[in-house]
Amino acid sequence: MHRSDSPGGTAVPVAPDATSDVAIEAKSLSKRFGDVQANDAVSLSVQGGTVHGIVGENGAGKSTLLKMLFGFYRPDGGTLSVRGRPVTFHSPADAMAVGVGMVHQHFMLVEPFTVLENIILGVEGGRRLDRAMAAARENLHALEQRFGFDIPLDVPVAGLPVGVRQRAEILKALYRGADILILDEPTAVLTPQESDQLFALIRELKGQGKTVLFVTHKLDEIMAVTDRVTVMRAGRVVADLETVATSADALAEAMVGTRVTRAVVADETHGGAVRLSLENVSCASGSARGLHDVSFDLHDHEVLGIAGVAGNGQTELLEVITGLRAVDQGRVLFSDVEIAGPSGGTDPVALRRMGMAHVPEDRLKTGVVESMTARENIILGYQREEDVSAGGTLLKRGDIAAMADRMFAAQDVRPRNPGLPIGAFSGGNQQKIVIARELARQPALLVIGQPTRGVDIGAVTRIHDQIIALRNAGRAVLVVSADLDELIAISDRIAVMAEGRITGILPVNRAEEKTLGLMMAGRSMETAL
Ligand SMILES: Nc1ncnc2c1ncn2[C@@H]1O[C@H](COP(=O)(O)OP(=O)(O)OP(=O)(O)O)[C@@H](O)[C@H]1O
Repeated sequence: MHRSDSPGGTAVPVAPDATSDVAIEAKSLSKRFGDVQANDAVSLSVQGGTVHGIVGENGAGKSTLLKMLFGFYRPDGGTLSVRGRPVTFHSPADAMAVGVGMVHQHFMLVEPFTVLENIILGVEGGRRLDRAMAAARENLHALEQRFGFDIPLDVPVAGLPVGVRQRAEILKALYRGADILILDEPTAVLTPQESDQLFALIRELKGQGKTVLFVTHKLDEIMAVTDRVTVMRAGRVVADLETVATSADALAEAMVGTRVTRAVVADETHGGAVRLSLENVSCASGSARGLHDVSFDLHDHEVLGIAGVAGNGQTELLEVITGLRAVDQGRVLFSDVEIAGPSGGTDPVALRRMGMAHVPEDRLKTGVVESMTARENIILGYQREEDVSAGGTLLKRGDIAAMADRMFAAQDVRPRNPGLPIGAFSGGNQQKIVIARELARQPALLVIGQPTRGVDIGAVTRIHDQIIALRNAGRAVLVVSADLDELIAISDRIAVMAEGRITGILPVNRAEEKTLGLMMAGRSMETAL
């Protein structure tokens, strides 16, 4: 059998019985960045036609391993083989040439181009473009039929939801002949529904002999779709198990070395004075839905969770509250002061001064400046405050360094070196740094989007503990999350959004997942309960 879905690259023979073969094997791979041994003699063997999961704490070395398997990084030592043949990858093109494809955490698609243009980009060969396009379209339709895809090929990528973009990336890898598909935290950016669709596709790929290797922090996902799982800790493989022979609890323990337990529970106090109030707020939002007539109060000593399928107004809600988006109708009050209304609003710097902290949903876009060090990033937005600068101009470098050391210890950021550029930290560790910055000043109101996206279970517990501790200290917290389990774990009340409106607000003891799911689909609270 030969790969038939490769458009032009070298056809690589696939072993007749793919399920009994090792698709990709790493032996003793090592990779060091400065002082950090990101991978230390890592060995991994992935059977053909199986789904293999990789789990581990933030910074354990998972992304580094995947990037070596895909030719993005050259290992310092160790060997790699694909279907039993030794390979040395000098670039991702070498990996693709032997049927290894990868979908990164941050998609690599060119936004103004259509899906079709993105897919053929770089592989058109010497043919005339119109013929290449027509041939590609035919090939893609065949692939779509075979694997049950349904992607609009002629729509610019910029207008597509995240889940569809991800499927476009997978289709692109398949079109380029991938037999072994590597996915780096594929569900981190997906809604629960999109994750289910992805798992259906992964099962389909496996059913047709493809091999899938993926990283996740969600152990339920490992239990649901993988055949085998490898656990990494501090750059090494600490366990390699058949999924049926393990459990989510056992994996959690293997990852962190000790059992993960919650330290902080919400006290019995229910709410205090109104800290934040939205009164009939509406705003338009380009092609997105915007907000329609949104009203609620958030009290001191309360965590209000906002649930909803991504794209139903949650992002606009965060922006309106934090001074990043104008309000067309209605008004927003913070500590009894009007901070947004049709006649204008308070800017984010002034809001910080008033005691509002903001952890944005997309930390890379708006939470950090990648080229700056972690130490510089922890004063971003606060650089004129007295504790970090004299007279708002001269930075107090010694105090900032001490503050950074304290924050790194409190959040267990690894590596423990605030002098590194923020881009040198793994995704989960970047999130810990942003959260440390925003919590450092004990804000009166914390507004936080996707608090634990991409962070490992140890850090999830720590972040949840900190949110509840802030609430127990009498502060108000607004949390937007795509993860219902998370909202149920930390909220006092949960508001559900659908199509830019609030469909209902429930106390957490009445907020069952099924009820929330129905309300997220637009059902009113009365009919959903
Ligand atoms: N380009 C780089 N430069 C410097 N250090 C790096 C670089 N890439 C990774 N590291 C370091 O190597 C270690 C492993 O990082 P890696 O991204 O592989 O972890 P991870 O397990 O994927 O983490 P996460 O779950 O948070 O994404 C970390 O300590 C990280 O700071």
